Amino acid sequence: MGMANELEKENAAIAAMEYVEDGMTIGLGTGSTAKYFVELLADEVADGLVVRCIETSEQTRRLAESLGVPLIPFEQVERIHLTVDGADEVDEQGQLIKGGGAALLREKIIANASDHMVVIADPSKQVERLGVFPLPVEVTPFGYTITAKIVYDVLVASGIDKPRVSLRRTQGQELLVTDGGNYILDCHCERIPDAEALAARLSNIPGVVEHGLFIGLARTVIIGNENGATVFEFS
Ligand SMILES: O=C(CO)[C@H](O)[C@H](O)COP(=O)(O)O
Repeated sequence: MGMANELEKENAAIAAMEYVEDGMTIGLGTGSTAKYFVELLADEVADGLVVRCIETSEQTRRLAESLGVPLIPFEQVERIHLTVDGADEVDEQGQLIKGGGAALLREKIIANASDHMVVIADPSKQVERLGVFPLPVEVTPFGYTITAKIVYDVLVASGIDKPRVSLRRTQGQELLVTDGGNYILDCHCERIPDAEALAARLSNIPGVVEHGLFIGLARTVIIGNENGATVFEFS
């Protein structure tokens, strides 16, 4: 990841600030691109902008707290006007793969509960078809080996050629445990023929808590470049 890439991420976040209005409740995404947005928001808060935010991960909670961005407990949120988050892959229909940072469950709950989800990304995230980035599937620890086998069968039944399902580990090789206390299966697909159909099938498996396919959730996708950003709107 060079400097150019960082500039592209930052420019996407700058463009997302256009959607922020005084008085909003805002969902804060997770990851290195979303971090730029939280930092920009913090600058505006310091200058008097009034917003209330809800974080999609413990990592983002710590970041927001350290920068003085006001957070409110999710239980107190009645409406989320805007959520700005990154993505691991974005296709031409605005369908996403998310969860590279293991925060997909809270990210999806918050994106789904938001009036407007804005995705910010650099051009390396744009794909014609989803699937090169391994699809994260969050599963309950109980029965995860059986769930992994069923996930594999569902991938094959969904037209994925020779998928590989691996249990995510930390850099120290321990099993990764999500903020929700679950495990992540990374599904190496290479090519997902029908993301919407696969999403529905994965959601039907007992033991699957959530998966990283975000279908029909992103209304705006902002791709940063070195000079600015390109905005794509989806209905
Ligand atoms: O889905 C995510 C975390 O679960 C992130 O949005 C995704 O991994 C992109 O991260 P980055 O902006 O660092 O590339």
